[in-house]
Amino acid sequence: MNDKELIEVARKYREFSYSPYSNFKVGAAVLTKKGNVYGGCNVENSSYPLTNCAERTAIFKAVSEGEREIEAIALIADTEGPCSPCGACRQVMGEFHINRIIMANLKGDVKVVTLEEVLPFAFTEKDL
Ligand SMILES: O=c1ccn([C@H]2C[C@H](O)[C@@H](CO)O2)c(=O)[nH]1
Ligand SMILES: [Zn+2]
Repeated sequence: MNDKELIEVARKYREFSYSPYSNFKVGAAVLTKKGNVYGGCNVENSSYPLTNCAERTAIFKAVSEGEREIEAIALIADTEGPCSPCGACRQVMGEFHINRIIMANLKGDVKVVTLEEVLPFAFTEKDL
């Protein structure tokens, strides 16, 4: 699956967004090294900090299906520029060594970055 197709999966999952508090819908999709794809959306809660971002939903879906090796993650939202992942999601991406992050918006802007670029000096298992 190429980047454009992965973005389209993320776009589809964005529609499942449960975001009655922020009204900010986000979709994500991960591509595993086995070639499987898992989509996710943000899931909010009346206790706001319990909210799970779209990226972590997609990553946790993959991992809970036995996947460990993730090739890439795409995320999409209705943002001015390509949607950037939050710090918590960057840390979780680091845990599973996801190096290719495909940021997109509804208008079709796309920016591909590495984890190293968005999370320099990461705290990892090597620090323990
Ligand atoms: O990269 C991001 C940024 C924000 N959100 C969600 C969290 C919350 O539900 C809403 C507003 O922050 O968007 C994501 O899912 N991913
Ligand atoms: Zn996040």
